[in-house]
Amino acid sequence: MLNIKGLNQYYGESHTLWDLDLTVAEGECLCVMGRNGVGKTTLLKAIMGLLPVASGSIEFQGRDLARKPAEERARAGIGYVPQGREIFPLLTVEENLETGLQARADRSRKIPERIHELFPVLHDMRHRRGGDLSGGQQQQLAIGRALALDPKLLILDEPTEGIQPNIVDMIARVIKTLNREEGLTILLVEQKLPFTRAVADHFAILDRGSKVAEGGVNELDDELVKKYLTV
Ligand SMILES: Nc1ncnc2c1ncn2[C@@H]1O[C@H](COP(=O)(O)OP(=O)(O)OP(=O)(O)O)[C@@H](O)[C@H]1O
Repeated sequence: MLNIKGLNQYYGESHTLWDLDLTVAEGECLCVMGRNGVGKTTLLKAIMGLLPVASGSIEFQGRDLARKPAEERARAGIGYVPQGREIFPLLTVEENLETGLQARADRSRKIPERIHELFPVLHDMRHRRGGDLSGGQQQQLAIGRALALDPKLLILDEPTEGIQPNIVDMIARVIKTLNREEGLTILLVEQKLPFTRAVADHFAILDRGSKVAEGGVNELDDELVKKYLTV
């Protein structure tokens, strides 16, 4: 479904992603891991078109999007939950969800009922401003907004960062339901091992902008964890 080949990215003179190859198969949940600063967020932003790349291809459903604008990538069916959530603090919950509708291929202007079934708090708080929500509620809103475009691929950047444990469990359940029962393909960046083991079926580890390991989550052993993930 998503096929990245030979991706190179620079911040000025600083070479951040090095000849990166990554494949996300249809229906899988792939977790990208690695220590702070290895390039995980940069990779997701490059996929979304929020950062230019120097070379390489980003093929999504057979179409190279590497030089297409961000809007076109969203319209192709890629939903994105950014690190830090980036919800609009002055817009209401409902208005935040509506911003996700803009990239829908079918141009529907109605927030899908499914989002409120998955996250009832977003219905209860629909007239409240985004900025008044707790961190966990904002994370649910950010996921809901990404789902509003009816994505074929959902990308999440550290969805558990700064979130209380009961909401982390709930987000894990939602990701599993979307992936395993509804067949949504998922690519996420996550540092918390128990969360990764609970939701993902495959992993890829980055180190200094290169992919250094990949496999099924059951192959994520202590040696890899010690070498590439513990600080
Ligand atoms: N806007 C920027 N300008 C210059 N350098 C940047 C910029 N954003 C990130 N970097 C650098 O690029 C490297 C990769 O950063 P990135 O945020 O992709 O890493 P990460 O693996 O997502 O880390 P974290 O887990 O801390 O979010 C780091 O060395 C970072 O300092």
